[in-house]
Amino acid sequence: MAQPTTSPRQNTIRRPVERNEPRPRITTGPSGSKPRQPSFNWGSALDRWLTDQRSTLTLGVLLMGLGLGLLVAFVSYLLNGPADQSVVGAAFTEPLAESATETRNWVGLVGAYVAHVFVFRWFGVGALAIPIIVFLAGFKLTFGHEILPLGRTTAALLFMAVWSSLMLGYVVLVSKSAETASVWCGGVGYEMNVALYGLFGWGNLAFICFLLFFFLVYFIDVRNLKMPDFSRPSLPKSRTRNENALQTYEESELELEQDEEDEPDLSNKPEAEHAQNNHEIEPISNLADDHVSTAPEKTASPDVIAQTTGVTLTIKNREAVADDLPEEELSATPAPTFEPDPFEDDDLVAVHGLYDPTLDLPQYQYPTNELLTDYQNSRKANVSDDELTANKERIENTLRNFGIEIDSIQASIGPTVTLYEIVPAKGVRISKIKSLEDDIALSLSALGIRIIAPMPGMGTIGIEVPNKNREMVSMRSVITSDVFNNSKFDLPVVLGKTISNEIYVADLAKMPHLLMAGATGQGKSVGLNVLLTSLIYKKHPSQLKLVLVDPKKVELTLFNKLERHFLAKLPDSEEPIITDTKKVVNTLNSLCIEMDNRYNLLKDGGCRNLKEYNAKFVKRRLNPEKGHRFLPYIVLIIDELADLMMTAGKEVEQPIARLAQLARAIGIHLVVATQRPSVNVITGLIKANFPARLSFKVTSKIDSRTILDTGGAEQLVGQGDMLLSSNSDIIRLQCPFVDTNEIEEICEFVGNQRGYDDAYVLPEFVGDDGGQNDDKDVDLANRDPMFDEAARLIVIHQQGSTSLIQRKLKLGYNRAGRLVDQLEAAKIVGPFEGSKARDVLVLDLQTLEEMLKRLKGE
Ligand SMILES: Nc1ncnc2c1ncn2[C@@H]1O[C@H](COP(=O)(O)OP(=O)(O)OP(=O)(O)O)[C@@H](O)[C@H]1O
Repeated sequence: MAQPTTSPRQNTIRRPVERNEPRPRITTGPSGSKPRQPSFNWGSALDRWLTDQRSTLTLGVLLMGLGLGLLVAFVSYLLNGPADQSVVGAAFTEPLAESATETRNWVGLVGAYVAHVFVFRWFGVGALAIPIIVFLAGFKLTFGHEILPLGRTTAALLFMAVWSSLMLGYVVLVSKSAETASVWCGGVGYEMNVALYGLFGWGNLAFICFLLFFFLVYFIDVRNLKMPDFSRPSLPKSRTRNENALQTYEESELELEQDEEDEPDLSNKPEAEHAQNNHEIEPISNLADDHVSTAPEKTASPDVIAQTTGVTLTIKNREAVADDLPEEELSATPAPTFEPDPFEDDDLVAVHGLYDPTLDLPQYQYPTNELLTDYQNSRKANVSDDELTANKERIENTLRNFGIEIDSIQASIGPTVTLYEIVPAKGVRISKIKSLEDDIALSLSALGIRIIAPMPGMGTIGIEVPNKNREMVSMRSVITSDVFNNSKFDLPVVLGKTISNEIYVADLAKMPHLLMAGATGQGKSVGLNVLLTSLIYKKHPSQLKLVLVDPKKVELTLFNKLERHFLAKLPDSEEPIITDTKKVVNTLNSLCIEMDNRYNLLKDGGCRNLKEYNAKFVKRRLNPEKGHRFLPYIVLIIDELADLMMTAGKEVEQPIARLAQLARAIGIHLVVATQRPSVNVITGLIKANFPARLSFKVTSKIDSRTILDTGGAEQLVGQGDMLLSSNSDIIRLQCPFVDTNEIEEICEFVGNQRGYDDAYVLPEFVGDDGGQNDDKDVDLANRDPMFDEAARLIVIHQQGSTSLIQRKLKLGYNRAGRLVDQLEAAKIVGPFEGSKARDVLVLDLQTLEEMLKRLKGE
């Protein structure tokens, strides 16, 4: 593909590396573990039907009813056996109505017939196992949890059905009571004993007993039975209700794991494997990895699972981990304890296996690739050789006109722009080329020329020229890519394609927060949707919660459907997507409380960050009774910061800055977008705490400097063309495109599945006005005794602030707040206005004294 040139200076134009051009269309599941079917199939339709909450409820209730019906029929048959046997026998020769009236079975002729098959022909009394299994399965489908571990109970009951049939068959045979008692052992047990008796005689009994022994050895797994070890404290004998609940909870998890192994799973396999993969525990040293890389990542080391190794690693890497507890928290962090906690018992993992949070919603299916539109053939970057040569010559000529000689040019065609890399002749100053940026752009008569002088890490200068026909990077093409599928990042987000057509995946967890800017219509909303889609495709609802703030009230509404899967909200709020400024302030403060709570949990657990903490919880080394729980990542998305900063200023700025400063270690990550990257929106405080920044096209160089600390974003060409600044590197990327109807389909797919009962509830926060101002019912007849003094204070200072009252009158916050409410009701101060102090409506003391007299009725 190399383009030979005739230039005496051996200028060459080279075609881009083709490795990422149209990939073989093998679509893979989110985990990349198994190939997916490329188009609609009945299997997935059935899967979808089975995971629909309505279907599972219907099926569950049906199975429970069937189980009870069978149980009644079997018991009835065992009691009325001989009478019904003849009825069943005659049912095929005599009129049905007649047989039906004669049957003694409590579930009629059908009950008698089914019971006849299961009880008489097959397992005898052991057949009772069948209705119990059916009932348990129905219960699990209906209520989403188990009264008894389903997989193990099924295995045990089926074994007992066969074994009891054999054992009773033996007794019936040797006691020669087949005439009267064969209903108790069923046909299977009796016939097998007849066959075996001829071979082994009395040895039959030994064989049957050995079967039981064999089953118990494997079923109980005798390797886990240890002699009591008196050197370590054991769990207290009498268990509290909580402990019982905990035990049941763990058993049910263990059982669900068994289910996946034992039974054909309703959820499709790739996703199930995916869930498992998420629990591979990466060596802690991985935490210090660069947050952006498309290089193959390290895989989990099984060694880390070992409890002792885990502790060693934790300590060894104490200094190495960058995203840890801040210093002041650190000093308060107790060193990991080595005293055995009763809960820290190896046996818990040996017996119950690792804790798997995805079993909260075991049948959850990750969204499929088919939900995304296949734009494969629509738009491809198409840069002709003529265009390349023409641009190259123009660059050369322009530079020559300004007295700059070059040694060589190479071109790489990206999805949106082509990068011409220039090696200048010896002695040419780079700043000279940079200063000619506008002139070169003019001569190439294209918008969006960006000059990178020098190219980082190379002795060349880059000139990016937009392609006449640009490529649209579809969401589907990046979601199905190996880079994304095989990514082991904690919060992988696929941000687009680089200039060399490589798919760029970043780890939001390591960014650890992202500031996004872009003038209206340049692709910001699409960018946010891409980010959310990436996370939803990779994360199970138990591992990720989203807090969505949308002051514009339109952009994120589609995600409403994810309420019971991925969204988090304040306890009292109805809408999971936050649009009201006052609620935003409360939510941000609530997240600060969640952050503090999480720090406390981490300290208590002797862990330095969320990953360590969750790894420890997964290994069942943190006691849920002490408040420990699996902590999902929380991603806060704010769609328009400008609106919030205008209405609530500091009240929004401070919690955002606090979260951005401290929340990285405890798994809360912020993505904040704005149309107006001006300094009063992206303040120094916010900017300082957002090391990763992304800019779509902005309207001026000043805006570009505000967001990226350098120009360039004003030169972008729109439609998802963007610059990402992280670790002081700037990369140009083409954002993938995802349409609203694709988002709608994804949200519908997820939303229609069984979810949690409600959104993830954030801690309660009662703020400055605690939302009370809206509907407060202030009774001025019952004024606070300090009312007059507070009113005078406010009027003297002409400042309607709660903290003034608190300070000067030495009152608590709540009382001062109530006083301000009363002052508002008396029209002495105006209503709450975000960060601003309230207006004082009374201008002098004389007017105030008259008002106070009136209030007292004088
Ligand atoms: N990555 C992309 N690839 C192709 N086209 C895109 C891309 N992103 C955006 N566009 C086009 O640009 C249009 C505007 O994008 P978008 O709605 O994201 O802008 P915005 O910056 O959010 O605007 P606003 O701030 O007014 O909501 C889209 O409808 C789409 O046609």
